[in-house]
Amino acid sequence: MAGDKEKKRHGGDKEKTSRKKDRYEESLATSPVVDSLQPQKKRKRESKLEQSNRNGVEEEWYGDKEFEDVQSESQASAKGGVSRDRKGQKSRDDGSKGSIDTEPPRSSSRSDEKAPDLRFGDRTLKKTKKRKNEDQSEANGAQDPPSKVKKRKHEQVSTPRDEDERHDLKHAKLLKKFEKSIKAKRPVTENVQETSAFDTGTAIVAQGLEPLPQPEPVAETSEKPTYSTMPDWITNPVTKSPYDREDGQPVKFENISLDRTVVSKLEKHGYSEATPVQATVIPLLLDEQHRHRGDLCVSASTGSGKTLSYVLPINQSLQRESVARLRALVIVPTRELVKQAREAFEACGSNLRIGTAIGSVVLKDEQQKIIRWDSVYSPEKYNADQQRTMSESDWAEFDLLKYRDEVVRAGDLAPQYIQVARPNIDVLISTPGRLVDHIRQTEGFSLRHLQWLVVDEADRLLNESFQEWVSVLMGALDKEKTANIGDSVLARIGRPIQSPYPRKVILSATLTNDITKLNSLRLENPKLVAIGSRNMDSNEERVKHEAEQFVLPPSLMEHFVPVGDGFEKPIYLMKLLLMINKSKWNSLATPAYASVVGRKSNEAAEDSSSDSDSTSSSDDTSSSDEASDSESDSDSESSDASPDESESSSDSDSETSSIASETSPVASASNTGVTSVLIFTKSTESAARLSHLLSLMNPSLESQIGTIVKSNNSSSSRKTLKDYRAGRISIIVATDRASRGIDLVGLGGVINYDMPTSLTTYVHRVGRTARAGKSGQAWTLVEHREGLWFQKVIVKSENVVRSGNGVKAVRQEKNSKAMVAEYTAALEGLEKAVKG
Ligand SMILES: Nc1ncnc2c1ncn2[C@@H]1O[C@H](COP(=O)(O)OP(=O)(O)OP(=O)(O)O)[C@@H](O)[C@H]1O
Repeated sequence: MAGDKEKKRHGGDKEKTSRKKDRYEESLATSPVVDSLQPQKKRKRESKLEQSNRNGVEEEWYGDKEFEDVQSESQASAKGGVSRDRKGQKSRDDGSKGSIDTEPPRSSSRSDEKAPDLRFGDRTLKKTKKRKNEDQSEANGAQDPPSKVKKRKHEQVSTPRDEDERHDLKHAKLLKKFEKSIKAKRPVTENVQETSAFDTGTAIVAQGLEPLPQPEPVAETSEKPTYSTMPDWITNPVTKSPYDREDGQPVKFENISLDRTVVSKLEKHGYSEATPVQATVIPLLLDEQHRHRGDLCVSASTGSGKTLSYVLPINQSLQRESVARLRALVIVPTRELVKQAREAFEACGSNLRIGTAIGSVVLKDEQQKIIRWDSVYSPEKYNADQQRTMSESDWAEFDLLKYRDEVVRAGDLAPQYIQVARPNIDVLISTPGRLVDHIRQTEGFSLRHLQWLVVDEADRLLNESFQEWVSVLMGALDKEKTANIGDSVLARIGRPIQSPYPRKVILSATLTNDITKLNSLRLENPKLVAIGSRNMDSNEERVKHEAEQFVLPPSLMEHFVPVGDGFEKPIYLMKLLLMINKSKWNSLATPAYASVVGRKSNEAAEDSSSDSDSTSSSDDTSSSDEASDSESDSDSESSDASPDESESSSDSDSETSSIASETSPVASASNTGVTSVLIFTKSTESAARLSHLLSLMNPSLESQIGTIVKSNNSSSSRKTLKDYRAGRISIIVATDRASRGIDLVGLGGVINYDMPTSLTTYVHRVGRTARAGKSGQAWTLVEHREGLWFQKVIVKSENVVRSGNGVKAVRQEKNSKAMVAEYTAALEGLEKAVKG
């Protein structure tokens, strides 16, 4: 009886709890707020629900707050809660063993397998569903196995069956709804839950992480600008072909406004016709009729005669006056070019007083040469000087030597006369750094009377700071301009007067079109003369070729020599030297190189027989294929593939292919009589090492080799140039110091032993040959890793205007064992020499 009562009470509690739970589930399933805004709370509720199901014990249900409170309370203290849980757990475990069968049959779990995996928070719902299914099974008691029915009968004693059925039916509907809504959200929640579980083990429902709707991607326009961003004077240059002279006839100097005396002087030097750049520029600077009233920028290939194109107009426009005034300033980057420009003035019989300023000379010595001290009658200044007392700052700057010089000069002065320092030259040719020294430190150095300002190799000078020469020079010119205005009589009577800036002539074979740099020279009404550049008549052309254009001399032949990985580059160089001039250096060939020069020696014969494969292709005409033809294969090779590699992938042993005999460029080089070469290396150290190494590899070459490098002692470079001009040496190893402007008359070939670092450098290096219309050849040794760059930047560049020859490949025989042995011995010798 008491048991029945207990059962009844228990059954009533259960029923009450079950109803509460149903209500809660209903609200949970249908509430979008719970669904979307309170995922954490929802999860807690669900896990609570799950836990209660797992325990098999009907817990009292609370509101959210209450639930949390109770949970924390129970966690903090309630041991009973724990024991109740444990008890509940035990009872479920037992149930699974079959002793108390409160669980639905395992088949329901199989149906769960088929059901979508809701995981984490969703799993709670599955469990809840299971629970409901159990209830449902109970409701359909007839279908249950008898044992279970029996068991349930025992449970149903205290639960009104029809009421349970009603609830179960209701729950089933709600759960179905809820499950639907969960399914709809699954793709997002699943992903996020996976990540969350990985990170923290806690289920997090993604909110607001759905990708935002994106606008349709805007199709990329392939439109190109239809207008040039360059100023009109750059895009509309005066162009003239370097090949076609006016009416096909050469332009005579006498026809371009030059004085007869100058013309005859030039003729004496062998210059009877003007080069295209001279024929264009001289009238623009000199001729009253064609003269351009403004500044001139000149872009013309190396060796085209740019120097005379400014020297002749300056020389003719500045007549020698009784008193020298600095009226022309020529700025060039190196002392060698200072010397060359001076020689050009002398060549045209100039009687102007020419001064030079280069860094290697002591400043004071230079000052004495370019500055003179005049005695000027000036009683006011004389008296002021007499009464002047030395201030503190005067003492701080006091220079005893300067004072001594002043006293010596003053000894000759008549009373009321003072000394005034003035430039004693008409033309100054200077390097930029030394010019800055004179502007800052040389007393009496004045640009007041300057009429011409020439900047040769302008791109180099504008690219490098050289003691901020541009701003110092422009500042000095500004100062003189203001001083002129202040002094002028017109200014004193209130009439504005513009003192003109000097006329500027800016030249280079690789003239920049960087307008900011050019503007730093404050060009006035500039005009560009671009000799040999592509004609840019149409706007389209102008836009297309907005970048600088460098024109290579039309008489230049370019080659490249593949040298594999570069480890044996000196051997390739030695072979090249021997090959390009059979008459000059071949007699000096060591036995190791006998096969190269066509001499037979036992050793060489031995070598060549062992290399018979390599020589078998000696008349392979493809050896002079244009590099440009080979590009198609380059992509299939590694990105560092050299032009040689890309040329013929089947001929992978390119090093073994031999030089073509009569038809090879090398053979033709010997026919054109290349008797002297300039070899470029990347640094002073490399140049010194290479020249030494060549001498060690072949001692008879030693007397033929000189160097031009940057060093504190300029005498070695001077000696090299002197020896070259005297015909004592024929091989010059140099750094890029020699790449700009140097005019080595009769130089037949240039070898880029080390790859130039830019197209500009390449243009200037190879431009040391093929000058003034003479033929010349250039060879570039190309390592595997440099191949692609060489091809892209040098061979295929759109910025280069070539006469159409292209760059041709020169293949060499495989380096023989004897060559390698000789080279190894030379290397050892070099090492000993370096170590001392
Ligand atoms: N009219 C001419 N006829 C024959 N030779 C000339 C003439 N003008 C100049 N030359 C010679 O041409 C060579 C190259 O001249 P120049 O040095 O002026 O060239 P460049 O254009 O300044 O070259 P780079 O850009 O390399 O400095 C010099 O040897 C010079 O003597």
